[in-house]
Amino acid sequence: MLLTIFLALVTVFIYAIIQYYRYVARYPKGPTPLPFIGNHGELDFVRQHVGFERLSKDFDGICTVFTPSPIVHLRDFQVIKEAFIDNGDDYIGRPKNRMFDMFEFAPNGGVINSVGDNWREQRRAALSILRDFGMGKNVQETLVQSAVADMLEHLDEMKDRSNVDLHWPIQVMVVNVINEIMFGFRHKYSESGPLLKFLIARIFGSKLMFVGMSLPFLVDLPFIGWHVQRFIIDNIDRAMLNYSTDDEPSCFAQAYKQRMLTNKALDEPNLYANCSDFFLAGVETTMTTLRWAMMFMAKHEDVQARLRREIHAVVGTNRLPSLNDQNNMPYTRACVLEVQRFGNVLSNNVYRETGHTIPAGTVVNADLHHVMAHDPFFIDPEKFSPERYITDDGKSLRKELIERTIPFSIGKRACAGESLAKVELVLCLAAMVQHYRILPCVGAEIDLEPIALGILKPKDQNVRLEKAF
Ligand code: HEM
Repeated sequence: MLLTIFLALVTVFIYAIIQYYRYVARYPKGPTPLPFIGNHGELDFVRQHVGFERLSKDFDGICTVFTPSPIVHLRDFQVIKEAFIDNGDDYIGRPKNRMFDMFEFAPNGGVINSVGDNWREQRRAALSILRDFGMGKNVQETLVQSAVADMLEHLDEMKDRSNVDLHWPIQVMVVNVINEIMFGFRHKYSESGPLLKFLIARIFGSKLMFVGMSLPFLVDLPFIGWHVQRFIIDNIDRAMLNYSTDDEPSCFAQAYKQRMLTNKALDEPNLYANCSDFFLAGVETTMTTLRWAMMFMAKHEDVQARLRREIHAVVGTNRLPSLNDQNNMPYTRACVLEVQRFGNVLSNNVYRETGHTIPAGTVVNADLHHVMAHDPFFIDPEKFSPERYITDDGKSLRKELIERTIPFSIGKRACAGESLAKVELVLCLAAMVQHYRILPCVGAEIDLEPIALGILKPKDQNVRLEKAF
């Protein structure tokens, strides 16, 4: 009897194993997973891009990692392009991740995590409103310049600049840009209390986020997303104070409210979800990239000196750099590209969900880290070298490298704030280097090893600022 039970169990076990590897065979090849746990034992939960890199190294172009559910990694630029651009419509889904529900005000609401018709409608409406407010154009250039000017004024007022934490001034600058666009007002450095209480940085920078992803029921705990939602609600309430839809809107929230009168797809929960999405997506990424920029400048004083020579020659010191100046500043543009390539803040992109070529519903990830850190077009990719982008005549940028520098991802679902972020990055970096020499504190060395938790961030470390003119 015991023998029969044992043989039956062994048979069921062998059958289950065969079924499991049949299921595995439906996906593109990758490191062999173990039943039930997949490749879990070999993942690196903190430095995810390092774990994926190690697991995928023997598989060119495309590879599946089981976590334990399958994630198909697109690792080669041409493969990503073929999927996200040539077959764009097959890759516009997003897998459901309950952790992100805490930022949403409606099921399938907003832009980042929504899918289907609502995603299309919300993205179209949001981008159209942002274009009306000059996204990527001169109106926003003026706004960014003035937020940068506030930041410089704040730094200028410091009595001692030998040990400065740039994290906070950069955060206020970046928050002020997006805050003014979304809600029509900005924070003063001296009165930034609500920002201090706002927990995005802590949520994105904390292991709690990853605990939440693994244990999604935590999202239902009332206090988890409350701070984020409260912050957005308070800001929208302030934007709507005394606003009537007969008035000309002066910010995103008011414009969205006005469009709700004529577009049925726009409603109150999606207004909140959109404001939450654009605020969250726009702050942490841009701020972290600028923090990396400051660290790279402090570490590579030769790069910084060359950058300053170009800025002082083209812009001088009496006004702030503008977007038009870029035409005459190839090295500045090269520095921004190299900061984004090397900093690689969203190394794992935001996961997509596929339609056909791979089984429907599979999670797909464009491995931005692999392209920007290992594509053979980047010679000596582990070196921080803006020079790589400059053509031999020193005047223009190398198109084939720009094409492969994809921190915003590509295709129909690529970053919706790319043009704004680019304005912020170039104007803030150029203005900082124009005004200050950014140096390590006396006796300290800049440590470029990232803290990797979803977003690759630099370690908190202070710098010494010296006036540059
Ligand atoms: C340096 C700064 C930034 C980086 C590196 C970045 C990167 C990204 C990436 C990689 C994605 C995922 C794209 C995909 O699914 O393939 C994304 C999505 C998105 N980003 Fe950004 N982003 C930045 C700044 C911004 C800013 C300033 C805003 C808002 C004004 C913004 C708004 C969004 C939105 C709304 C989405 C979701 C798009 C969708 O699902 O349709 N981002 N971003």
